[in-house]
Parts: sequence; C-alpha cells; structure tokens
Amino acid sequence: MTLRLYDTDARQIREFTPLVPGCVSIYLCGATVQAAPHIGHIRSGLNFDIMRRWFAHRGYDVTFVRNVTDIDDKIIAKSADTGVPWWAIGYANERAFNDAYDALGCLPPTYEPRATGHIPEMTEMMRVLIAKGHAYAADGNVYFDVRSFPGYLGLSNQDLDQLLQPSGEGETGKRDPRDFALWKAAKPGEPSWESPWGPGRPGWHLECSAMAHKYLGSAFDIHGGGIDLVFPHHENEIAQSQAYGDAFAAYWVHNAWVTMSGEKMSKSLGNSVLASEMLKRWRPIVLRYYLGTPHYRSTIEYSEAALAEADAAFSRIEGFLHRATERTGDILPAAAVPAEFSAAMDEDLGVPQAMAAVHTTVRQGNAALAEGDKESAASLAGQVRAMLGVLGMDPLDSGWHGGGDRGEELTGIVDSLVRLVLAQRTAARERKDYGTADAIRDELGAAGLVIEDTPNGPRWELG
Ligand SMILES: Nc1ncnc2c1ncn2[C@@H]1O[C@H](COP(=O)(O)OP(=O)(O)OP(=O)(O)O)[C@@H](O)[C@H]1O
Ligand SMILES: [Zn+2]
Repeated sequence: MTLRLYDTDARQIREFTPLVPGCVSIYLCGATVQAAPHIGHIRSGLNFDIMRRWFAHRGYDVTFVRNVTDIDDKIIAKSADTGVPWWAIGYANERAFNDAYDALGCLPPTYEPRATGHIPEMTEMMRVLIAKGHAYAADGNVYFDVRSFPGYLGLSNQDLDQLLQPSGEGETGKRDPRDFALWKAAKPGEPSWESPWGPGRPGWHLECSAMAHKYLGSAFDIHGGGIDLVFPHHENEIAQSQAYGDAFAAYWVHNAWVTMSGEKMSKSLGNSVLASEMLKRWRPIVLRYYLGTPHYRSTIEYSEAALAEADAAFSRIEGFLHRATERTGDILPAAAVPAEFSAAMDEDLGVPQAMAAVHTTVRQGNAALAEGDKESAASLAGQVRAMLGVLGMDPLDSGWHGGGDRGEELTGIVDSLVRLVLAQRTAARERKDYGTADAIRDELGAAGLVIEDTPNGPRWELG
C-alpha cells in the first residue's frame, strides 16, 4: 500500500514519494506568539502531529520542524501598549502554546526554531536574492520583486495583475505595490537587528524560507500550515526560496479551520476559545479526540454540543477498554493495526474512516464481553489500543495519567489505597453500618474519585 496525500499545489490527491527513501521531512508554520493559543491553532499542530505519527508508524524516519514567529507587528504593538518587552510577550505565549500541545499529547518537533535566532541566515538569503535580481533595497527596506519570478501565485492560482496587495505601514520605495517586504526598516523605539541595508527586522515570509532551508535543506517533502496561509504567506515563501535556488517543498498540505458561527476562529476577530479554557472544562484526551478526529481538510464548527458528543463517543471506547481489562486482565496493544484502519490512514490521513474501524472493533468487543468470550474481547481490545495508540489517543497509555513518568506508578498506589478504603466500606456494609459506608463513599467523592459498584466489585475512576 502506498500513502496518498492531498497536495494543494496539484489540487488533487497524489501518491507520496519521499525525496529520500525511508525518510520524510515536514515543515509546519507554527505560532506567531502574540497571544495564547485558541483551539484553531492547536488543531493545526494536532493534525500534523497525527500526520507525523502515521509516517512514523509506516516506518519512516520523520524530521518535523515547527517554527516560532517571535517578532511581528502585533507583538511589537502589544509591547508598546503594555510596556512589556517584546521577548517577554513571546516567551510567555510560546510557553502557553507548548503547554497546550503537551496537554493534547502532541509530540515535540524535531526542531523548533525561533525566527529571531536566524537573522544571519535571512541576511544571506536576501544578499543572494538581490544579487540574482529578485530583490532590491529601498529606504532601509528590502523587497521581493514579484515580476522577476514567473511562477508567482501558482499555489493559489491567482493572476498577478488582478492582485491587490496593499503596502504595510512604512513600506516605501516599492517598484510595484505587489512587491512584498523581506526586511522592514526599523522605526524609532522598535526592536531591530543590524543588516547590510540598515537596522530592521525580518518579514514573516522570509523567516520560514530561511528556517526551512537551514533545517531541511534546499528540498524537503511536505510543507504544512492552516489553509489561510496559502496566500500570501506560502506563495511568498515559494517565491523567495525558489528564486534563491531551492527546490523547496514537494507537497503542500493545509488544514481546514476551526470556525465559530462560520467564521475562522481568530484572535483578531475576537471569536476565539482559548485552549487553556477548554482544558479546564474537558479532559485533554477528549479535546484531542474532538479536534483530531474530523478529517484535516474539513471545517470544525466549534460547539459545546459537538464536544459533549465527542466526550460521549470517546467514553464508550474507554469504557470498553476498562471493562475488557477488568474481565480479562491487562491488555497490551496488538502488534499490528487492522487493514481497514491502515487503508483509511493511507488515503489522505482519513482519520474519520480510521476511527470508524475503532468503533466497529469496540462494538465487536462489547459483544464478545456480553457473550463471555474473553479471548476475543482481549484480542479486540488490543486492536483498539493499537489503533488509538497510532493516533496518540490510547487512554491506557501512561502519558495520559499525569505525573509525568511516575503516572503509572502513582495510579498503582492510588489503586491500592482505594481498595483498602473500599474494603472498609464493604466491611461496614456487612455489619449494616450504612452511615459509615456512605461517609466513606462521600469522602472518596470529595477526594475526586467516582466509585461504581459492578458485579465484579467496586471500580474507581477520577471524577
Ligand atoms: N481557526 C483556525 N483553525 C485552524 N488553524 C488555524 C486557525 N487559526 C490559525 N490557524 C493555524 O495555526 C497556525 C499558527 O497560526 P498563527 O499564530 O500565525 O495565527 P493566526 O492565523 O495569525 O491566528 P489569528 O487569526 O487567531 O490571529 C497556522 O498554521 C494557522 O494557519
Ligand atoms: Zn511559515
């Protein structure tokens, strides 16, 4: 089986052929750290986390770069408004992004470069672009000459003459209003770096071209980002990198938006739901299921009702795994995932179809439990764990139980303590001391544990 991906540039699903056999290199446009992340930002990181996990599962050696844009107009404006240094704003928000990625089980990227750490690489790129006649300096700015690059706008399939590209503030001396800034001359009081064209700071597009080149070389497999980045950001990255001499990305993959009332969830539009707020109300693994299960090219219209449905659907899967463990003992993930799961993931990362295979297996597993067929139930539960594990959503994985590496150990300790207390409760019941039995149950509830009486004795879970 071959893996196929929708390539925005080709406007169709293409078979994936890596540039280097057995390896895959991915560059994802990461956060502009002007504010804490909303769930749209995290969806983007999560969709590509699932992509990299699938490639790794298929045996590829994955190099995954997700950058941090730590200087931009909005960060500078926020710094001017609040008096907080630009870098302090950047660090705080970068941490908030990483906290949310970690909470949702996104693996750390291989490299996570910050834009401001790559000014020499950007300067070198501009020097070459100017020497080749693709860029020019004016009034301390450096612009890319869009007319010098015949392939410009191929990704978004637009006509340059129809394009209205308003100049930003201070962007004077352009030959064509559609030319875009590679380097922005410093304004008084703004952070700036030295360059051969005077003090200034990099344009957003140039950052990604320079960092992709540094960490992935002149050609790499997949460039990703949200669908909003196709124009101008990715068009401008292509123009810079290819005019410089790089082949750049072989496939372009874009995730769809999380929307609210049909509009892109966005800090600037003020319709965003912070990841940190959602994590107070929903379990991280449920949020991962909610954001990670729809196909990456389908819009997710945010709604609490859909979240509650996701919670219920995920709890059904979890419930089966817990019941199977209770009846049959510890379940280990199966060595291989079912063929229909693999086929779904190979076809443009079809997580919804792959998840349908999980639900089917859960139904079969529940039926096996009902019939007392422990062997089949254990085997089906192992398959469920394997499939969920590939998607980073296995609830029995110790990573989801908090306490870092000691999570499993702590769960064991809590389990022993709860059993001790429950034995006292059972003893109280046996001597018909219902007051004490109820008090014990209430105390456990106050400690955050929910006790369920099952035919096999009491069972506990975190409330
Ligand atoms: N609502 C959303 N749904 C899905 N992906 C999104 C959404 N908003 C941003 N992204 C993606 O998240 C990544 C980081 O985005 P970035 O920090 O540049 O934010 P942004 O697009 O400026 O956000 P905002 O519009 O909220 O200011 C990009 O790949 C972007 O396309
Ligand atoms: Zn980018």
